[in-house]
Amino acid sequence: MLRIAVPNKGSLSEIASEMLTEAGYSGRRDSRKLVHADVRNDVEFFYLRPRDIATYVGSGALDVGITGRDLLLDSHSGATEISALEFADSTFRFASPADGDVKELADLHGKRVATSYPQLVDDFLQERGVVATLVKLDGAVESAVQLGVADAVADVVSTGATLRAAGLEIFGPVILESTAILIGGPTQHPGVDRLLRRLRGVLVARKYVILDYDLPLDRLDEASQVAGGIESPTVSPLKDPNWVAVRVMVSSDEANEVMDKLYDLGAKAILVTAIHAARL
Ligand SMILES: Nc1ncnc2c1ncn2[C@@H]1O[C@H](COP(=O)(O)OP(=O)(O)OP(=O)(O)O)[C@@H](O)[C@H]1O
Ligand SMILES: O=P(O)(O)OC[C@H]1O[C@H](OP(=O)(O)OP(=O)(O)O)[C@H](O)[C@@H]1O
Ligand SMILES: [Mg+2]
Repeated sequence: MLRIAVPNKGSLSEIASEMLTEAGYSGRRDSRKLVHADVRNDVEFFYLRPRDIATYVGSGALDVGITGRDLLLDSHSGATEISALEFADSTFRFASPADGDVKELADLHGKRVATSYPQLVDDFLQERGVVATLVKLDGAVESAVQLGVADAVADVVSTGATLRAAGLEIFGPVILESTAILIGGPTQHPGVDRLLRRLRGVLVARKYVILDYDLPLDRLDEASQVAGGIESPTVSPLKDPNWVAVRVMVSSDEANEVMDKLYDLGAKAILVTAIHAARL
């Protein structure tokens, strides 16, 4: 049985559980349950704090887990990234008061930096030869400067709204581009490939739609230039020999633009359908 660590709280938990459901796994029904076996799919889910997941996977106690890249690097657990999962994107940045004297990385020399990710920040500063004092906080790090326990912070930034509300401004280089990831441990369980294929299927299903349309046969080459599909478009005959029916996968972001172009080429009855699951 493949043993999978899933975040039980925070920014990752809801989407991670949704992805697993879309990938065909059964999840826990009671949010107080910490373990759930999906016997049919031969997997067992362990609902854990996002910060602890790399520790369990790195030690080999669990086979794989869903966590954040920032949490993995901060853990020094020996777990490794298997694949990005394309949600919970953020950057990890330094920030300081807009009107203060800490404006660039070198200004951090001898200063206090508050963070919930001390290992990640320490590694970054050491590599660049900056000696600062790290102040470890559990969360709400943005308040540390105002409350006088630090001169700057290093934290997760998504929209930047939390920083702005605390009167802070980003400075210095990007510490890390983070995202939700699947991580693995010292030995690769044979069931990991199937899990990964299913999760990638969910990502494809979210990213693409199916376009169906009717087209005059003599415009087929031009239409294939507009939307070529994964391999090549599926083309079926219509009763009228001058027309064909075409089916193609396109990126959902581009669907409307592609529909406009196909319409201009003379396509009719252009339909968009969502994909529920996929294996490419
Ligand atoms: N606002 C956000 N946007 C995108 N990703 C985020 C955001 N906040 C946190 N994350 C990411 O989510 C992961 C877990 O962080 P999260 O804040 O959910 O955990 P936590 O701080 O331990 O929990 P909590 O905030 O509930 O106490 C990290 O990888 C982090 O980068
Ligand atoms: O750039 P923003 O869109 O404002 O998001 C970033 C904020 O989100 C997270 O906070 P969270 O809600 O997890 O609280 P925490 O700081 O207590 O972990 C993170 O720690 C930042 O504070
Ligand atoms: Mg948080």
